Amino acid sequence: MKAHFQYCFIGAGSMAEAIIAGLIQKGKATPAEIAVINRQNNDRLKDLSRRYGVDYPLDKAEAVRRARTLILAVKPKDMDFALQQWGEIIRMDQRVISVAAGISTAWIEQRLGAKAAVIRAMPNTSSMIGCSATALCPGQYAVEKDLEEAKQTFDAIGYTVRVTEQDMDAVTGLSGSGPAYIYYVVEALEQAGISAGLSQPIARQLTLQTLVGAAHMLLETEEEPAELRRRISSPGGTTMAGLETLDSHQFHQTLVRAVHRATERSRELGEAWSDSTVRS
Ligand SMILES: NC(=O)C1=CN([C@@H]2O[C@H](COP(=O)(O)OP(=O)(O)OC[C@H]3O[C@@H](n4cnc5c(N)ncnc54)[C@H](O)[C@@H]3O)[C@@H](O)[C@H]2O)C=CC1
Ligand SMILES: O=C(O)[C@@H]1CCC=N1
Repeated sequence: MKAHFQYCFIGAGSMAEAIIAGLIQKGKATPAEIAVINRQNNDRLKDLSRRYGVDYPLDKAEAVRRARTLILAVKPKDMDFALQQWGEIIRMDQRVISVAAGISTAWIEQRLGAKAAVIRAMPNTSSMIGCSATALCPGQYAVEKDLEEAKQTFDAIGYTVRVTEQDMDAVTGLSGSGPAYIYYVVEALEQAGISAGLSQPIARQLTLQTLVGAAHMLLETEEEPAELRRRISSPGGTTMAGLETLDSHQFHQTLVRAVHRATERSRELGEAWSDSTVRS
C-alpha cells in the first residue's frame, strides 16, 4: 500500500505536539504528510490541525494503514490498549517508533500483527524548538536503514545519540525528564531573585540569560563544568558562599538521587506492563 502520510502519531499529547512542531519547523515533513490520532478527544485533534495544519483523518485505522512511520506517543499505561486497537493492522513494511518511557521494543513487537521494525526513542519536549536530546535503540526486526531513518527524524528536532536498550531507562531519567529539573531550578532562582528584592521581570530575564550563557559556555568552550565553576568562584567571594550553602544541603547528591529515581521509575513503568496479556 502506498504511504499517504510520512508519519502517523498515535497519541496527540504534549510529546506528540513537541515532535510535530519540530518536524514542521525544520521542514522534515510538511503538515499534509503528518496524521495524528488519539483515543477520543476530537477537540484536541482539531486544535493541533488548526495550529500546525496536520491531518486528523476520521477513519483512524486508515490513517494507521497509510503511514510510513507510526509514532507511538501514548502513556505507558495506555500502550497495551493502543496496540490492541492498532497493532494488528501494522504491516512489515511500516516502521514503528515508540517514545514511551519504560516500554521495551520486545514488548511492542509481541503486540504487533507483523514483524515490523520497532525503534525505541527517548526525546524530550525541547523537540518543539528543534533542541531535543534524543536517544534511540533498535528492536530485533529493525535494520540499519530503519535506524538511520529514525535518526534522521530526530536529527531534525535536535541532537540524537544511539544507545543500547538497557541504557534507555537511564536516558529517560536524565534527558527525557531533564528539562523539568532545569525548569525547577529556574523557578527557584527566579523566586530567589524576587525575594532578594528584584522585580519579577528582571529576576526572570537575568535567570534566563544566565542559563543560556552558561549552556553556550559549556558548548562553545568545551571546558569542564567544574573548571568553568572554579573561574567564577573567587576565594572568600559570593559564589563560594552560595556554593557552600548548596553543598551543605547536598544539592549535588540530591540531583543524582533525582535522576536515579526517575531511571528506576522508567524501569518500574516497563515492569508494570510487562505481564499484561500478549497477543497470541
Ligand atoms: N512529556 C514528555 O516530556 C515526554 C514524554 N514521553 C513519553 O511520551 C508518551 C506520551 O506522553 P505525553 O505526550 O506527555 O502524554 P499525554 O497524556 O499528553 O498524551 C497521550 C495521548 O495518547 C492518547 N491515547 C491514549 N490512548 C490511545 C489510544 N488507544 N489510541 C490513540 N491515542 C491514545 C491520548 O488521547 C493523548 O492524546 C509517554 O509514553 C511518555 O512516557 C517521552 C519523552 C518526554
Ligand atoms: O514523566 C514521564 O514519564 C515522561 C517520560 C520522560 C519525560 N516525561
